[in-house]
Amino acid sequence: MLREKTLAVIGSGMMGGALACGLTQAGAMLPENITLFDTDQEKASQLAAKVGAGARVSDSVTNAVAGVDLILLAVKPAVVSQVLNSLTQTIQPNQLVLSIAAGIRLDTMEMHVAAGVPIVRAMPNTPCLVGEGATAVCLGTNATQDHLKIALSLFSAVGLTVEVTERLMDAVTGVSGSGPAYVYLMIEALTDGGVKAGLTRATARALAAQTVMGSAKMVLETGEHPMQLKDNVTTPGGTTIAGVAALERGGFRIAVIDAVEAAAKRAGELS
Ligand SMILES: NC(=O)C1=CN([C@@H]2O[C@H](COP(=O)(O)OP(=O)(O)OC[C@H]3O[C@@H](n4cnc5c(N)ncnc54)[C@H](O)[C@@H]3O)[C@@H](O)[C@H]2O)C=CC1
Ligand SMILES: O=C(O)[C@@H]1CCC=N1
Repeated sequence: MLREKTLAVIGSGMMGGALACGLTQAGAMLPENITLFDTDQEKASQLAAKVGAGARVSDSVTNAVAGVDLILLAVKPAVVSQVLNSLTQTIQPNQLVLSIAAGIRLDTMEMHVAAGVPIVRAMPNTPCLVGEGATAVCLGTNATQDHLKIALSLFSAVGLTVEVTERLMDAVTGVSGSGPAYVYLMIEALTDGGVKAGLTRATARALAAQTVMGSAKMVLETGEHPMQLKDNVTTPGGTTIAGVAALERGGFRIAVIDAVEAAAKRAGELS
């Protein structure tokens, strides 16, 4: 279904790039069905080369969007309204707008498009680039179950996808939208710990990243509670409980909870 669709990606930055490349790498979309636009044309051209042979670069946002099936807004939240305003006459109700902008509400976006234009708001994350993204979607006033199916098939091609009510989108942003950054801090810190204990940086980084991936897979595939999985690692009087106690002393869990809360709050402020 998705392979026949045409897509305009507005914004060729981190996330527009992760999605466009992730979708073609997964074989979910054809490069020749993807048109890229960025105010920085050089960036769009560089991305087109990564997306694959046949990916197009447009010289204007209007040309990029005219007549395509799907329009992905991957610009910073502060310019979403301005971009939609410039496209009010162009975007038609038979097209679907997908916005990934943090904090920008559906009702705000609906004010800038013509009557009847369907919008889906989504919060993906950068691991979409490698097919392991986590995305939440919610539907605007004019979006139907068919639009939901399209949005789910698009984001599911590059990872896990859930539907939530819009009031939970800021919470999603705090957990999975921003979450990769927290995990990278964890991987970097694990690596530094390994280096401090005598490993080469390359070996420590590989072990740290694989440990994070394997642990996440255990949570997703065994269905066991994370605390049970933690208990399975901690031998009485052993090494792990010594490490866990050090993390607790450092306020690890509350630091992560605070990070999610701060990011969710910031997402709310962006609207
Ligand atoms: N980076 C991330 O992990 C995630 C970002 N998002 C959302 O994705 C959106 C994009 O974020 P990033 O890719 O990180 O930003 P970015 O700064 O890497 O990319 C934004 C791109 O938009 C271009 N741009 C600026 N004004 C434009 C205009 N008027 N028309 C077309 N292109 C224009 C810029 O040149 C830039 O290449 C944001 O709204 C953000 O909230 C959502 C989930 C995760
Ligand atoms: O930091 C940001 O604002 C964006 C939204 C979610 C991840 N990155």
